[in-house]
Amino acid sequence: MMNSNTASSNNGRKYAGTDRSHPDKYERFEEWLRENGAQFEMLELREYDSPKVQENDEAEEKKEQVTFSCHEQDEAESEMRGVHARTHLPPNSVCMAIPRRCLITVEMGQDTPIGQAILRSDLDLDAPKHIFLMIYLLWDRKVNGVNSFFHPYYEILPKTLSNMPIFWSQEELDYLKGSYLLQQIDDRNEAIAEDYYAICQIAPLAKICTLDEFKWARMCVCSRNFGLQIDGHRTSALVPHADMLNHYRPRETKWTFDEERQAFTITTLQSIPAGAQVYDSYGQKCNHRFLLNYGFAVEDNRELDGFCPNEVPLELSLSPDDPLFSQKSELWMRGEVHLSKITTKRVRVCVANNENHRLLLSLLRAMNASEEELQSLSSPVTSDMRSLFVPDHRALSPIYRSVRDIRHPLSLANERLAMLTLLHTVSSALAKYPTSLASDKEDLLDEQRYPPFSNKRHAKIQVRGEKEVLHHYARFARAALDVIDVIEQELKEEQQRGVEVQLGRGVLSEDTSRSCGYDYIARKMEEDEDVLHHTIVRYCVDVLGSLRKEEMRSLRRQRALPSTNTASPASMIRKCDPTADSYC
Ligand SMILES: C[S@@+](CC[C@H](N)C(=O)[O-])C[C@H]1O[C@@H](n2cnc3c(N)ncnc32)[C@H](O)[C@@H]1O
Repeated sequence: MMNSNTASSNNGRKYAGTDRSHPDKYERFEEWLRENGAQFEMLELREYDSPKVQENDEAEEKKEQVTFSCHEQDEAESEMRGVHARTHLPPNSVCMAIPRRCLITVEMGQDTPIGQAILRSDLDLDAPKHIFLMIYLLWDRKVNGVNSFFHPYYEILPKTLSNMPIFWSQEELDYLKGSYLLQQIDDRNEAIAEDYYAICQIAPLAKICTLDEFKWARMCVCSRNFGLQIDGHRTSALVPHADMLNHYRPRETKWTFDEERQAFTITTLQSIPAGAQVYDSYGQKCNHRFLLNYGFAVEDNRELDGFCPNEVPLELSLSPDDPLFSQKSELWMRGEVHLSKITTKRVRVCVANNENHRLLLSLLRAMNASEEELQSLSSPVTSDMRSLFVPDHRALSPIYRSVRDIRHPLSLANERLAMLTLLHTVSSALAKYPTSLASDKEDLLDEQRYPPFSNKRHAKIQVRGEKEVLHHYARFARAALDVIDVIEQELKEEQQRGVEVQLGRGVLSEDTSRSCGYDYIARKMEEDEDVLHHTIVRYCVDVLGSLRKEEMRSLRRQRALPSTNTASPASMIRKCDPTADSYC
């Protein structure tokens, strides 16, 4: 128990003593919590070894610059801690309760002089949600130092956050070569600096922290805050001890602010054996968000149902020299604020994310549409085409709804061009990486060179995930192009059949079961579920199948018309530039 001589009391808060002879900072921290009514007797904090990767001098130098401590520099210490069960935890047990007085909330940051100045200003900050927690942390540490009520908490906060990519050395950033994350790291660094200098203009922020300390606070808050409802009011808070739980999915615990207890609580959702680590789920996220905001990437970022939330942004461009530029950009912007000069658009693609998947297809179709197709968008939709707009059972977000409602310039020829553009886009993205997906997978088997929890390993996991998504879309486009080839061959044969009929040479029977025919291929695709991802199968069967049906029907209608009809069925089969096939 803590020596009562070293504790003082204010507003019910018990202040921890600052006696440096006290055993260790973790004990001081736990005592402080207990003195203030926290309950966590079924849990214990553990410190793990830091990953050992050989780093060059430059990396070491960089890390020293960002070390942030409220007093003297401790020796290099592990920043990787976790919470373990002391005893067996049955399901539905409240294993942690942290009283309200131990929480740092947004409102506390707003009450500081700098918080007040920010509230009075009209600054448009990059992190408006986090800024007041950051300000409280920085202000309290500077102004109250070791006398702060929260001092025992500050002592256990990680000092360098050297796993956060914004603090990586150039050597570490090089592990991400080719990744879009590099741009996001630059953007994040820039946005933090902009916030810092903007606040410096309206308040004495420079008196309480340097830019590096401000960055440290941003990442500390970003990786440790909880979004809560307190007194019916949405807020964010830093919750000592609860922020020591590491991430794991599927979730094994849940947390809330319990109004009755006036405490933040963590409850088990399942039984957790004695000694096991107690995890919290930080949500279903793409690895780039885990890495950028928390400084780690999940090895196998896959949900129980097999869904993988990893995503990659694809950048598509419209040429301003395209004579159809304005109609196409109009299509791109449908359902959104109109921007007249839009030339590029980014869509985040994730394997089997239906919303972005449809958005991607709609952008690709608009990019490649012919004048006729763009004009035909005002004509009525046929029943077959209507089926292409039917949504699946997922809840629809507004963007998805707007994509679904948009009429697409749909034709087999346009699908071919869309798939060629897709293949070209993903091939260009893949070409930016210095290593292949196969070699990344092999590298990750080597735990000597890529030690668990090291920045080097996390970077590798991130780029591997990006390439997996890109390869999925390459497979998608290739499979679709193969199927389009088969359909176009069948349409040609159907057209030939029409010519034969008109010449009175009899009708060749249609053999739908032949091994290279569309029906056979579609059936095989549906049967061999594991060979191609279901989104690829659905596209080839539903979208391409409907287009095939529509174009076949149209050819037959043409055939039934009197011979004075001048519209050639062949005009429907607009072949694309054969040189573009080199992408395949
Ligand atoms: C809320 S804190 C958890 C406590 C933290 N381990 C500590 O020692 O202070 C979040 C940080 O823990 C680490 N972390 C959490 N889950 C992780 C995981 N699954 N793999 C690797 N690091 C993880 C990351 O550094 C992250 O920024």
